[in-house]
Amino acid sequence: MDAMVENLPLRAALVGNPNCGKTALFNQLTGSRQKVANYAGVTVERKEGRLTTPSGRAVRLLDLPGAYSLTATSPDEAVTRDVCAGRYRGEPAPELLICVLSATNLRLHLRFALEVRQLGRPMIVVLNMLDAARKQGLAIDVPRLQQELGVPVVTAVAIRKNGASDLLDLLDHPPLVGPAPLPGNEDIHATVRRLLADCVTRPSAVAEEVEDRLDRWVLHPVWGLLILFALMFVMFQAVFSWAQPPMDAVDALVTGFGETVRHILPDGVLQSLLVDGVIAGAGTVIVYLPQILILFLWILVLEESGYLPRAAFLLDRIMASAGLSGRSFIPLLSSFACAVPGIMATRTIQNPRDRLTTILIAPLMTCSARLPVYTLLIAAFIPDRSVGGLFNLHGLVLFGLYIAAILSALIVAWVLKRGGKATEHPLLLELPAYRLPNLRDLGLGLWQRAVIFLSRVGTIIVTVSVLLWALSSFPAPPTGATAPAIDYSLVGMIGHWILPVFAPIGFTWQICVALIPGLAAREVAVSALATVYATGGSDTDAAAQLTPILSAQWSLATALSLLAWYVFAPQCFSTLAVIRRETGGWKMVTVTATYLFGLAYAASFVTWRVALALGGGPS
Ligand SMILES: Nc1nc2c(ncn2[C@@H]2O[C@H](COP(=O)(O)OP(=O)(O)OP(=O)(O)O)[C@@H](O)[C@H]2O)c(=O)[nH]1
Ligand SMILES: [Mg+2]
Repeated sequence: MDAMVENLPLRAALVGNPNCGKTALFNQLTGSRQKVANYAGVTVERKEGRLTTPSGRAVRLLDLPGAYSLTATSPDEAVTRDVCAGRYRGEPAPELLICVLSATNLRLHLRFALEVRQLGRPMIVVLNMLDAARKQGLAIDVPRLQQELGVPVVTAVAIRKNGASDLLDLLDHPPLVGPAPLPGNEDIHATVRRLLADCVTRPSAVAEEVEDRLDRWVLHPVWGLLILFALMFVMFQAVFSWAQPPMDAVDALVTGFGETVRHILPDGVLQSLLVDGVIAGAGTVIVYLPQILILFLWILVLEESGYLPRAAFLLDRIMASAGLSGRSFIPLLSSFACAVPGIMATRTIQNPRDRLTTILIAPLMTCSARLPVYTLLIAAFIPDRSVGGLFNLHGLVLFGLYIAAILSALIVAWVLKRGGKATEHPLLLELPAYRLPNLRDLGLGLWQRAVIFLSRVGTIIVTVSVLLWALSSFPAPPTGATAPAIDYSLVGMIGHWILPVFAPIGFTWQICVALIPGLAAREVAVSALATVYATGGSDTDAAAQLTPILSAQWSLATALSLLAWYVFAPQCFSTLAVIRRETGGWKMVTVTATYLFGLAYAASFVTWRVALALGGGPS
């Protein structure tokens, strides 16, 4: 082979059914950290990485969304279909197709491999999840399979260190031509049956029995829903009770740090910038890290255990009453972390109308950035007591806020779908094997979330805090002024200027100010309040004292109204941007922003009025 060709990287692509471990393999081979989880449809876009084989050959590897067939039509599967066929824009056809199969599910996955084989392109087959197959007692005759398929076959355990070494070796000498068509004119199903009979021995079905017994409970129409409800309920209790000790610790740290800085630096602009701007702003948000991590721990465990598609299956009937199918469940659940990946996950939904409805209601799922706002207000206004000696009231209120959001989403979906006729289709979902989450993966997942959160604090939140600090410190009050200095500042002016819009729903001018930077990231509202109150000249150190300040200055009705606002919280630029990208236009962006704003305003108005009538107004 001439040297030029040797130097060009080999272009290879990972293809296969959903959930067979393509991304796990991709991460292992390229050292990337793409998302891996135990349900179908985790990867929805193509991702590229690089690797070098043992003999030094460069490979450009593509990770693709899983597909059930090369003729499928959901937006994520279309990417895979087009890349394989060399029809993807700006992407020449891969020189090598690496077809990944789960050894535990060959009946389904071999069918896809045969479909890929019919393309006649150079390909290899990776039998992944060999560990799980062994545990099930499956014995696979790999040489025989290789011979009958007529393409190289290697085994792998993508989640184990060096679990893909055979594949790496094979990439040193990949096949350069495609396989010849199989002899005879069997259809694909017959070929699969023959291959299974020739190459696979399955002794007993013991492992499956345990799963089946578990599924009889988990998928039961009544018990299953109760289990789901209990899981969610305990999650919100945990977000409060488990997080309290670490939150107190971080809180003490931030307060101590603020005080130290205040004492070290002389009174003046620099001291105020650091203490009232940076520490008050970023510090108040950092405190919520433990809660966010606990929320993600639950989500990660649910994702890895294989429970999610079962919950989707369970909720299919309920979601159907709102005009959605269980397929929308996973995108909606992801939106509890953040609406951006949630909206991207809707690419797995085939029906365009269902997909659009799901995109429109995804921002209603309470994203993790709202958690700091909820927690702050709950801690400031809801008494911390236990209910029935078992649950804490804080967790209960939080649960209620999430439920309110979910119910509103179902109602909105119902309204949106009323125009179109119900899409009748049975939900066909693959139920993955139950799996105990791997501790290392959980740790890694949490670490990634922590990095994302802290870098948001370090960038957006610090910037906004400093900006707000500047706007609220200047211009200085005129001599002889009697009101607090902040009233004369730019922030004071802006706040009072917007106030007429939000006064009817009980907001103060400080809240109005906090809503604007909240557009960039919702949790900024918390740091913005801290900065505004800190520079507003409260006597105490506002860095970590926001809770008592709010409970002293706001009425209960105002707090409840703001909570109601945040259930709908129309403001988040990144969500609107991803809606634009996924729907290809501004129309849906406008629709989403308008309807969310309308709902938020209406909900706050009603909450404020009812709370006033019940005596929750200013005393
Ligand atoms: N036991 C075992 N589990 C594996 C192996 N490879 C992957 N997994 C697990 O299988 C699940 C699916 O892995 P992914 O890499 O996300 O699968 P994928 O093929 O990329 O899935 P999609 O992106 O949805 O198409 C995850 O829970 C992995 O941890 C393996 O070799 N053995
Ligand atoms: Mg994947």
